[in-house]
Amino acid sequence: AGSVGDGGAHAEPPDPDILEIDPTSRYIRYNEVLGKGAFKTVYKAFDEANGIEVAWSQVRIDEVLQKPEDLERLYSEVRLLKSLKHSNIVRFYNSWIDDKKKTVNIITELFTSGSLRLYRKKHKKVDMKAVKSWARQVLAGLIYLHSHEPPIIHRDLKCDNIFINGNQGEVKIGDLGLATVLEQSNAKSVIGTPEFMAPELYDESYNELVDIYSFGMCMLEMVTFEYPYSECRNSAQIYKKVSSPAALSKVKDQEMKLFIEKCLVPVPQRLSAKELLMDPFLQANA
Ligand SMILES: COc1ccc(OC)c2[nH]c(=O)c(CCNC(=O)c3ccccc3I)cc12
Repeated sequence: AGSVGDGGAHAEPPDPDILEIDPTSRYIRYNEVLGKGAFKTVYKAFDEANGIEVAWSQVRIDEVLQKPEDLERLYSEVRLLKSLKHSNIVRFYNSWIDDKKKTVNIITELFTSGSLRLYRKKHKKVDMKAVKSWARQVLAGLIYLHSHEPPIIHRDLKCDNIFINGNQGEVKIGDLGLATVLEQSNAKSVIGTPEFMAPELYDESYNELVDIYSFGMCMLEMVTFEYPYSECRNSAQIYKKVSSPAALSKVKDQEMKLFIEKCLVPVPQRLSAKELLMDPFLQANA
């Protein structure tokens, strides 16, 4: 390192087109583990080029990506993720494969308050006003992803990978592309988390509306504090009950319950992120 940055007053994010030659010399990873996900360990790190603190996620890839086209697909995925810029999408700065440790390293925007699930556990009581604000922000992020050509489908939206900036209350969708990265490296693993997965994801013919179903399950968890389908023990039981989780009966606010149900209906009736954002339930502030 030792190189003096551009000295500009603002921290300009790195040029998305330059695939870093050796990104490791640019980022300094601290040993402090911020948190762990199913396949990832997240550390705090420092980007010497921009002088900003970032999140460094290490994702284990069981087998090295076999075929060169897997690698090519991964790099084109990284280029796409780097180009995503929206206030409700976690910024993706850089990513590279560490062949020795068989890990994919991902540098992204840092959230020290962690995921919405952690935050919700910490702040048990919030007004419906706050929950509505979170819902509006997640939908804004989904509108941005789904309005790409072709639509960018998250496929694994859940409260673990929605992040919140505690002091501003900004909510952003994270873990983007992780599903694709994992799909490439652990070909056998079916994408997604059963408790949040839309039924049509199982039969492979699906569209971006799978994210709306998952969004509904996220809202359900936000208001009931229950991990969805907690009454089930395996994904087969979940699949049988999908679209009518027991927790729905625990939603006290009838308007919220109706709103959530709009997200869980079969695809032909399911609303888009844009239509949901215009729903009177979210237009009203109270
Ligand atoms: C389990 O994950 C955590 C636990 C605790 C955290 O902070 C206390 C985290 N903070 C973060 O900024 C992050 C963000 C990590 N970045 C991502 O998830 C991400 C975003 C976009 C694209 C790809 C990814 I791997 C995670 C985190």
